[in-house]
Amino acid sequence: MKNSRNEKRSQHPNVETQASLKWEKGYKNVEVFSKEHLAVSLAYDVAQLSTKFTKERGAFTVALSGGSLIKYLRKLVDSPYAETIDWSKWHVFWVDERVVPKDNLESNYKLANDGFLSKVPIPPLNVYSIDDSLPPDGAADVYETTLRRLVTSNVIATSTNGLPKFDLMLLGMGPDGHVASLFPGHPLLNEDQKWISFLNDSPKQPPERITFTFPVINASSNVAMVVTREFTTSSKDGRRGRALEQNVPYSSDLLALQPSIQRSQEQTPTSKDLLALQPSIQRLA
Ligand SMILES: O=C1O[C@H](COP(=O)(O)O)[C@@H](O)[C@H](O)[C@H]1O
Repeated sequence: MKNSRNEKRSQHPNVETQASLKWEKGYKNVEVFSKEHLAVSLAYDVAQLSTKFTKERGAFTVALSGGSLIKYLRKLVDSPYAETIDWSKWHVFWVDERVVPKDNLESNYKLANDGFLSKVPIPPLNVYSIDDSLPPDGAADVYETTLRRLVTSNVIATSTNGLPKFDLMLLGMGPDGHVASLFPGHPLLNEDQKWISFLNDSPKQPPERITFTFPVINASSNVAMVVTREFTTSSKDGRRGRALEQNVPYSSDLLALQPSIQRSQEQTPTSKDLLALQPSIQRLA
């Protein structure tokens, strides 16, 4: 069955060519969808990337967020993608994880497993969840060691500056503007040595988490930032004026960015771009 995005595309003779060029040439784009169309479009784009990287590299490395993102992956587990994607080539990671047992309702692994991973035949050994028996610092170290091993064995590609280069990173954005577990104003925003860091003081529960750092997020080949929510900051509290003075997009600007930004290395946003998407951040860029 064709999805509505494909139906729309089929009305335009060159559109499939354009769609594949999109991933070849690299671009940075904002697309706005209804929530239903977002799931359809996201599945289409993820499937395209899966095909491209599986063909080029023999592997497809995807880093997932938790939160609302997972429900927008729902079309990927349906026909035609359930049958056409080569799931055996997928390697799945988490851009951030709450340091809780894997069966805890707060676990990003549990969320992804229940809503997505358990429904597709990705080899269990290709699913890299955290060691939930360790405290945050240990879990972060072990996760970074795992990434380093996979970079060495070329399962994960490497950027020119030696960072892991994930084929696709799927980011959400919290109500305060956080991405991964990088929260506005938190010192971890400045971490530029570690690939994976940890925090014990997340403003959002639970407090103990590990997270990819900005250099790793920015090194990835493609990022889809899936933003579908309202933000807690509002024009009533006067922050909009301050945000505009600082050239920082505010919540209403972010709403206009719904829901996906895709890009590749040729137009790589820097951490400054991502920081600019965090509405209430107080930081000298
Ligand atoms: O705590 C987290 O929140 C963000 C955003 O989640 P959402 O439910 O507001 O979309 C998520 O991206 C992150 O992975 C998660 O740990």
